[in-house]
Parts: sequence; structure tokens; C-alpha cells
Amino acid sequence: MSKQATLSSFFAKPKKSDNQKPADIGGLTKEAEDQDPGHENKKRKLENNSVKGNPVDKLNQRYQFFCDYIDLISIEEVKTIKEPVKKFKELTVGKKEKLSEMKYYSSLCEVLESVESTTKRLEITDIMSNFFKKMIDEGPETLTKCVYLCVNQVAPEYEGIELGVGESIVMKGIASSTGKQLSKVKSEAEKLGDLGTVAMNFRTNQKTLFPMPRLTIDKVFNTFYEISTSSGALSQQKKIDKISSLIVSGSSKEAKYIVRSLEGKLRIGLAEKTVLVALAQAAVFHKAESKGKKASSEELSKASEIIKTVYTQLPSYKILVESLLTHGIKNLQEFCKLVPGIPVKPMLAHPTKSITEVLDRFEGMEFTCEYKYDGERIQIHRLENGQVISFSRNSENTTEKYMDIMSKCDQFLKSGTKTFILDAEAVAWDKEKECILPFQVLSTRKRKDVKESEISVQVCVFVFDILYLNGESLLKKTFNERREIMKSAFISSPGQFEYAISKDLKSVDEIQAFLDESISGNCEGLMIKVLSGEESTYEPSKRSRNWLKVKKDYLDGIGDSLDLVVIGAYIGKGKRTGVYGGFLLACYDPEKEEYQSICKIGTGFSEASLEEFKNTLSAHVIPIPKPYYSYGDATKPDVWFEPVQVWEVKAADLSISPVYKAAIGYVNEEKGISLRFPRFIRLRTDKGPEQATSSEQVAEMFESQNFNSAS
Ligand SMILES: Nc1ncnc2c1ncn2[C@@H]1O[C@H](COP(=O)(O)OP(=O)(O)OP(=O)(O)O)[C@@H](O)[C@H]1O
Ligand SMILES: [Mg+2]
Ligand SMILES: [Mg+2]
Repeated sequence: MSKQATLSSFFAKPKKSDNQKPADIGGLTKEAEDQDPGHENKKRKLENNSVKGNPVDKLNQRYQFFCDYIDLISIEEVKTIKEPVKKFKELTVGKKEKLSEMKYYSSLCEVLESVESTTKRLEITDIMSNFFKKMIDEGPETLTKCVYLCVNQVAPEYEGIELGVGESIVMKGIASSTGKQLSKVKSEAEKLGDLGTVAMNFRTNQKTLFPMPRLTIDKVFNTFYEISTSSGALSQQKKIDKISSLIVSGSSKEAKYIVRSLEGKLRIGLAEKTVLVALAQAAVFHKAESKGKKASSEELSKASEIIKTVYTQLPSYKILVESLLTHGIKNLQEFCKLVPGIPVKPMLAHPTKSITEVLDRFEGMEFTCEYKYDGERIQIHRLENGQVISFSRNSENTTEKYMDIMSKCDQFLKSGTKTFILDAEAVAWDKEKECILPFQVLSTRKRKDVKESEISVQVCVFVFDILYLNGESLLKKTFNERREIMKSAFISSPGQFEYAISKDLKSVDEIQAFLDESISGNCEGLMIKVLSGEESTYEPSKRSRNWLKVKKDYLDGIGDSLDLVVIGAYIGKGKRTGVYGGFLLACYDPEKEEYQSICKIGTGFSEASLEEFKNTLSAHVIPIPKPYYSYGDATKPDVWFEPVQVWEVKAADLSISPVYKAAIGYVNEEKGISLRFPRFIRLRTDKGPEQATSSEQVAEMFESQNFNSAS
């Protein structure tokens, strides 16, 4: 551990055992300070200060004393102060000049505050790009950490390290750092609805005897990282201590953002896309200014496009920022390409409600129809070293879950096939009857601590696309080309590793027959995809109109199911006594960062599932609704939940509602949209709450329903 780290960790936890009152080592009362405008007393104290205790404590305390006043004393003056300061000078000032203002967490917080105070996207982008432009001078490490703090992550999403600790731990951290009772923190939280504000208020009213060293971006990021990665028996207390030390060192404003971050989300209206665009623009501005020029709007929009494309292919801010600063925005695409080992956000499809709708959309284009398998999306990567790993739709590493397939993947390769990225669907497979099993069977497979010998549910992987082969990205190739490359590089094996069944059809009748065939083969319907031309490239992370899904169960209905977040429940009566009788569901509006109520649901549940939800959801009951829940009083549930579960729901249709809030502002300024006859289908473990059906999607579904019924 470096000296710096040892010393700063001292600040994290002031030791009470040294029989020293803070004032003894330099703290002065406010009055004394006022009477000492030249800080003469402080300097004298600094020079004379003597501390008791073991040598390390002494050193630490002296260092702390030194830090208390370093801001008041010029470096020249410091040099004239003799022992004991000399030692600290060697440790700190001698090696490092005072940090630039941009290195402090307060500079970031100021920016976060300005972002929070506006809702105008362009203004937010400007604020951020200005900030990043200055940050570029601080080097790639600080800039990377800054970007991570802005999107509230500590590592790339695919590493699965999440910043966000339980509310109760954050509360304990606030209590211990502000000297308040835990019950007081809780009651304030109930009153104000936001823990960040609670921490801020407590911190504002708190008197500290001497100032703590200022928080740097580095320190905050590193502590967040430690908190996110610590596990084990003592981790709870360690987390509380770390949270507490950050809050103690932070100003009231800093405390607010620290707490918000720890809760898992900043909620200031700063979208990840905006951060990316701002980063691109910052690079352009920085370069232009260094040459004494002005950046053109063309350059700016081109840079934004480049960075967005690059990030979908290589979602790592560290690599992105380093390449950006080393090679410049223009060359970014050359240095940041997709690479096996780093998951790409998969391409998504648009729902349709009839085959004729598909034919209208694809008129004059070459397209193909594939079976739509009902399992779990799987992206299979083979790395340079021969390792085979897989990721979910959500970029979660699922190698362990599918270890049986991954371990024998090499059997399915033709010679010469080395590195690749495949897009596929994993489906439960009945070995004896040689047929596809329903999704429910697949979902019984364990995700963690899997032993290959204990796997009872066999899986067959149906491959439908290839993104990368032997060092080459295939994203820009047409689907026709990709499909040929895919078929030339692998050997299919029935019941284990197959290509998705497909036919290049043209007429409604043919497609209808193929759809029926897919249903008899235990599939959900068809995926219909553009085969050739510019519109047939692979578009990572995009819900593209070049891929259409046709689901048998939703034809002539609303076209697709919805994935909704459970935000509340109603106490069960009669047969449902003891469990929840119904639930309040919401869609998500990423622009407003809020969950909007869309329907009550009480149908589609088995007794067992109601028991299960009672157990799992009870752990997430919150006393009052989150400030980012939008709901009408008429639908107020008996209990509120944290947004943790996503349910797939089927509905008869959508209607305008004065009570529900979904997609408010899209179709009607005051009214929302609600689901009629909603029915629970299944729990989605592969989607997080923010990946629930968005308000925009709800509005689109509503509009397409009305368009079709009108025509
Ligand atoms: N041949 C195929 N081509 C592409 N995707 C397929 C195919 N067969 C099955 N799928 C699966 O179908 C999914 C798309 O339809 P589905 O309604 O199941 O999506 P979802 O996971 O609910 O996501 P969303 O509704 O947000 O699009 C793909 O993500 C993929 O997992
Ligand atoms: Mg599916
Ligand atoms: Mg869906």
C-alpha cells in the first residue's frame, strides 16, 4: 500500500483511543478563528504541536494537522516551518504540488448540480462537454473515473460489479457519519423521500471541529469500487465504515451525491447517451482550442455518431477514453473494435401484428423468415486463447449456467475457426422425444454454482447470426453474407448446436404456413429479417425495424407482451388471505427517469407463484413510494416495493386512462395509457427494471393498435 493510501485511510476512521480531543491537535473554535485573521495562532500551533501515542499514530495525526491548514499556508511558508512539518512536506508537498481544482470531487458535484437544475438536453450536453473538456487535461485515468461517476458505475456493465448498496446500509452510513440515531435517519427519509437530501441536510447542520481533507474524484471512485466489490462476513460493517468516511469528508452537497450514487442511481436526468456525446464533443473542442480554431457543428455531430457506434461495439469507458486521448476521435473506430470477451448489446426486433404488416414494411426488399425460439438470448464468444464464454441479453456472463455447452463448443467448429462471436437462442431440449421444451423448463436451470454432472435440463443452442470471425468484424456485412460465413464455420449437431430454421419466403400464405409450422415445433412465431442491402447490417443494441417479430399469441391483439415492474401490491382477501391479492405494475420512462403506473394485475398467477412473490417481494417493501414513482391516488396500493422485479404481461388492448400514468405526455398531455385485461405470464430474470417496456414503446403500441383498427 502506498503511503498516501495509508494516510488517507487514517482519515476514514479517526481513532478515539489516542486520548486526544480534536482541539488538542489544532482544531480552533469559530471565535478563535475570527480573532486570528492571519492564522498566526494556527501556524504557531502547527509548529509546536506535539502528539502522544505510537509513532504511526503520531505521524498520522501530524499529517492530519498539517492537512487541516495546508489550504491556509502557501507552499513558501510551509518551507519555513520546521519540525514536525518537514516530514509531511517530504511525504506530500515535496513530491506533489497542490492538486488542480479539477481533481476534487467538488468540481464534479458542481456539474452534477447544474445538470440537475435543468431539463434541457442540449444544455445538459453543453455542461457536460465543457466539464469533460477541462477534465481531458487531467489525463485518462481521472477522466475515466469521472465518466464512470457520471453514469454511476465503477466498472463496465459486463463485469457485473454494481454500485448500489442496500438502503439500510446507506442509512447506517449516514447515521454514523452525522452522529444521528438510525431511527432519525429513517424518519427523515420517510418525510423527505430522498436519502441524498437527508444526508445533505444532516451534513449542513453538522459542526466539525476541524476541516477534513477534501475528497478527490480518485478517492470517491476508489472507495465506491471497494464498496461494490467487498464481500464476506465483515463486509457489511466495512461498507458502512467506508460510506461513513466519505460522508464525513464531504461537504453537504457532496454527501448528497455520494448517497445518491450508493443508492444505485444519480437521478439528475443525465442519460448515458448524453455522457457519451458530451465526451465526443469535449474531445473535438479540446483539439480545436489547442489549435486556436473553432469546432464546426458538422465535426461535432460526426464525433457523436462515432463515439456512440464505438461504444455499442466496445462498451468499456476505460478503453474508450484511453483511445480517445491517445488516437483522437477520428481514429477511434480503428482502435476500438468489437473483440471476443467483451459482450455486444444485442440487436432487438420490432413487434408486428400481422403478416401483411410485415409485407408492407419489407415491400421490394429481400428478407428471410426464421423460427422464433422461446428461450434465452445467448451470445457465444471464443477468445484468442481458446476459452469459450457466453453472455445474456443483458451482458451478464452466463458461462457457468451453460457450461455443458460451452465446454464442448470446440466440437462444433470447422477447422480454421478460431475466434468468433455468435448470436443465438438457448432453448431447453427433450433428449428422448427430440423436441423443444417450453421456456419454463429452461428457467429451472441453475445460474450459479453449477456442477456439470448435476445438470438435468439439456440445452440446445439455435444460432442465427455471427458478428465476428477470426479477427474480423462482420457487423457491416449483409445478413446474407453473415449467414453464409456462419454456415461455413460451424458444424451443426442435432439437439445441441443447430442453426435457426429459416426459409426465404415471399407470400402471405407461405409465411402463414411457416408460422404454423414454427408453432407446432414449440416456437413462439417467426423473426423476419432483411437479407441484403444496407439495411441488413447487424445493429448492436438497436431495436431495429429491419428485424420484425411475429408472435402467434399476439396476432390481432397488441402484437407483443410487455415487461413491467412491480411497484406495489394490495393485501389479499378471501382465497388470497396471507398473500398479495393483486399488484400495481409500471413501465419505465428513461427520459424522466420514472416508473409510471400502467395497470393493476390479479390474473395469471398460480397459488405457488403468489406464495413465492409474497416471500421475495416482502423483503423489498418500502414505507413510502419512491419519489420517482408516478401513480394516481385512485390506484394507491397497500404496500410499496423497491423496483426489483420485472414481469412479462399479456393484455387484450391498451386504452387512454385518467388514472394511470404510463406514457403520459406522449398520446395525451394529462392522461396516461393503461392495459385492459392484463395477465401475468412469467417473471423475467434476464431484464432489470430499467429494461422494462418503456413509455415510448407503450405509446407506440397504443398508436399502432388504433391505426390498425382504424384502417
Ligand atoms: N431466430 C431468431 N432471431 C432473433 N432472435 C430470436 C430468434 N429466435 C428467438 N429469438 C429471441 O427472441 C427475442 C426477441 O423477442 P422477445 O419478445 O422474446 O424479446 P424480449 O426478450 O421480450 O425483448 P423485447 O420484448 O424487449 O424485444 C430475441 O431477443 C431472442 O432472444
Ligand atoms: Mg423471448
Ligand atoms: Mg418481449
